Amino acid sequence: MKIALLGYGRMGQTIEKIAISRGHDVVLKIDKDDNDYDITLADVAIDFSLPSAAFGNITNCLNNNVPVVSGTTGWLDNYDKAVALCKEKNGGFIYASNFSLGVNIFFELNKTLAKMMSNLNQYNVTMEEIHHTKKLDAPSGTAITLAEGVIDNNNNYDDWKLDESDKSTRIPIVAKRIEDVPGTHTVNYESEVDSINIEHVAHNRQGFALGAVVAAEWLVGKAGVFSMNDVLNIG
Ligand SMILES: NC(=O)C1=CN([C@@H]2O[C@H](COP(=O)(O)OP(=O)(O)OC[C@H]3O[C@@H](n4cnc5c(N)ncnc54)[C@H](OP(=O)(O)O)[C@@H]3O)[C@@H](O)[C@H]2O)C=CC1
Ligand SMILES: O=C(O)C1=N[C@H](C(=O)O)C[C@H](O)C1
Repeated sequence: MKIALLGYGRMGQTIEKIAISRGHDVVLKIDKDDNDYDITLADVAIDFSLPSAAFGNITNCLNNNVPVVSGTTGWLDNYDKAVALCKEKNGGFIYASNFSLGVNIFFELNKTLAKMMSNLNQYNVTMEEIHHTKKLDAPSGTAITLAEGVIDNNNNYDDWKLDESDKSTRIPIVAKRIEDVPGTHTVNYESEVDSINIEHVAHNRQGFALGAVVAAEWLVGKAGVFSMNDVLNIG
């Protein structure tokens, strides 16, 4: 498969190694200053760029009939427009806030726990995410997906908020930035008598990168807007 990497930073470079090890060719490596390139050289594009760049990259792919996998976080105000364009062009598109197998299992565990806690008002949920100091967005896309998983499955919550919550129905998410941490997410249920925590700790970026390449392999030849649950057949 010929792959275009839209964003050749920490993730783009990790994805390149995994893509080559799986027999693919990386035909384009695009960064900020690379404005003039032919995306149709690729069978599929993988976008791990910047919140400000992702929507333009995705639009360019869909307008040129190149299926696109995006892992960039912090651009979701434009997600519905990307979905509409994908449908109009009969293209292929997958966004995931987290492509690792472990986090996608963790997302399902979080939803199940949220359902179990729905009638147990003595527990209050909070979330914490820890990432490296270069991360541009907060809270992380993964923390937002976890919060949405609780909101959709637990009657006690209807929104989330970064830092302190001003309302008992809004899940507080604390975002910490510590040198070199690839990504740690914790969901905590606290009562007067005990605590229940579930946690996912990424040891490096390889799980994210492998998931993105697997998603790209799966997407080629398909039309529609998909999620990692479709790729992994879970959920
Ligand atoms: N969904 C998931 O599983 C994961 C998602 N992420 C997300 O992926 C994104 C990238 O993360 P990471 O690799 O760590 O970030 P980096 O900052 O290391 O890489 C981003 C790259 O994008 C480049 N870039 C800037 N503008 C454009 C543009 N218009 N088109 C293409 N590339 C551009 C930057 O180039 P330059 O340096 O020249 O500006 C940089 O090389 C983030 O949003 C992060 O949250 C990260 C890990 C996993
Ligand atoms: O920026 C990162 O590094 C990561 N971003 C994603 C997010 O915002 O959830 C996924 C992962 O946690 C690493």
